[in-house]
Amino acid sequence: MALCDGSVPNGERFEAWAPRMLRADAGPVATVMELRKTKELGIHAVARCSIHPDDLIISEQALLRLPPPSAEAQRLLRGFGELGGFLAPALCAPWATTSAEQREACLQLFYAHPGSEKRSQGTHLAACAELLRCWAPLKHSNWTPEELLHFLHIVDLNIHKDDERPQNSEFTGIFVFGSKFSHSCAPNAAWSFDREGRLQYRALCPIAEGDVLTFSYVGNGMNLITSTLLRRERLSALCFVCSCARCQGADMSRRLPCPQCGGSCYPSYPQVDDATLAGSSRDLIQDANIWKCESCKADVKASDLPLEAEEELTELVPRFMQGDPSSAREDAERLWQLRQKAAAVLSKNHWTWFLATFAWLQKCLLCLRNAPIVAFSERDLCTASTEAARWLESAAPENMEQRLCALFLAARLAQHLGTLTLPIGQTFGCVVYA
Ligand SMILES: C[S@@+](CC[C@H](N)C(=O)[O-])C[C@H]1O[C@@H](n2cnc3c(N)ncnc32)[C@H](O)[C@@H]1O
Repeated sequence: MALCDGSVPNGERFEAWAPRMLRADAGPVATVMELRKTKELGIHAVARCSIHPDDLIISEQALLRLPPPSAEAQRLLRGFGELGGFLAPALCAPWATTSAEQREACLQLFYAHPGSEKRSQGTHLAACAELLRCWAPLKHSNWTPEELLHFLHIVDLNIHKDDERPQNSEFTGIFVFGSKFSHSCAPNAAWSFDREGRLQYRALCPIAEGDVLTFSYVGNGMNLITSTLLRRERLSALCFVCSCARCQGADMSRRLPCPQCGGSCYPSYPQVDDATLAGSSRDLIQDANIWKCESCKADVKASDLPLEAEEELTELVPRFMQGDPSSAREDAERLWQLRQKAAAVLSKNHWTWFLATFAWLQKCLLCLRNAPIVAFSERDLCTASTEAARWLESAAPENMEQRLCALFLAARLAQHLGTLTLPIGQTFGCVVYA
C-alpha cells in the first residue's frame, strides 16, 4: 500500500525514507496514515483507519538532530546579534557526519513559506554566506548561501523541540513525517520524545478514518483556550492562518455581554489571506470591528464593549498563573480577584474567566500541599471545578487535552481533600474513556 497519494510531489522520496525513519510499532505506517496534498493544508497526514485514544500513530527517527549550540558556536553567534537565534541551527547540526542524501532530503521534503523566504534575502543571506565561510563543519555541506537560508526557514517552520524538559534538548531536530501533521486548535494527537529521542505521536481522542492528523503548533496546556484572535496572532509567526474547525466557527472562547440585551456576543473577524502573511506579519491580523449577539442578533460595535478591561485581564491572568510556586498563596488571592473581575465585566463566557478559575484551582492545590492554613473551602473548589467544566463543554468541547488537564486537577484536589464530593464524575466524566 502506498504511503502517498498521487497529489504529493516527490512522493517516491517519501516512500523511500519511510522504512528508514519510521518504527513500525503501530503496524506498517501506510496502514495507519496517508500523505495527501491540498491547496488549503499543503502536504498533510490523514488517518487511514480508526485510531483509539493513546494509540501510537508513528515513532520516527530525526532526519537531522539540532542540539543546542556548543560554546564555540555560541561565541560565533554573539557576533551576529539579533540574527544569532535564527542562525543557531546551522551551527548545531552534526554536519561532518551528515550524508549528502540527508542534506538533499532536508532541502526537498519540508515546507518553508515562500513569502518569508523572499523577505529574508539581504541581511539573512549575507549572514548565511558569512557562516559558510567561517564555520568549518558547514564547509562540508557544499551548500550555497541560498540553500543554507532555505534550510534555516525549513527549521523555523518544522522543528520539533521539547521546551518542557531540559533533558530532551539533545533530541531537538527535524522529522520528515512528523512535520506533515497539521496544526489544529483542537488537536487529535500530541507528540513527545521517547528515551532514545524518537518522535512519537499518540492519539488524544478517537480518530476516524479520513480525519486529518493534527497537533498544536502553539504548545499544549492552556495555550489553546485563548481567543481565535490571540491564536491567530501567535500562528502568524509561522506564516499561516489556521483553517481548523474552531477557527472557522464563532469564537466561543471570547464571548462578551451584549450591551443591548445582556445576552452574549462574539467577534466577527475580518478574513486574512495567508498568502500575504510572511515573517513577523502580526499587523495583518486584525481584531473585529463588529460583534454579533447570539440572542438578539444585533450587530454590536467593538467600541461599545469592555475591550480595555479585556486587554488588562489578558495580560494579568497568564502572568499570575505562571507565578513561582513559592508565591502560590498570594497568586491564588490575586487570581481570585481577577476571576471576580472577569465574571463581572466580561462574563463567565470569556476565556480569561476560565483561565483565572483554572489557575486559581491550581494554586489552591499547591496551597493544600504546602500551606498550614488555607483561605478557601471545599465548597469553593467544588463550585469552581463545576463551572470550569461547563466552560470547556460550551466553549471548547473538542479540546481533549485541556479537558483532561482540568479533570486531573479536580482529581488531585479531591485526593488532597480526601473527599469525593468534587464533581469529577458528573462534569468531566464525558472525557474519560472506559
Ligand atoms: C510544518 S508545515 C506542515 C507541512 C506542510 N503542509 C507541507 O506542505 O509540507 C506547516 C505548514 O502547513 C500548513 N498548515 C498546517 N496546519 C494548518 C492549518 N490548520 N491551517 C492552514 N494551514 C496549515 C501551513 O502552510 C503551515 O505553514
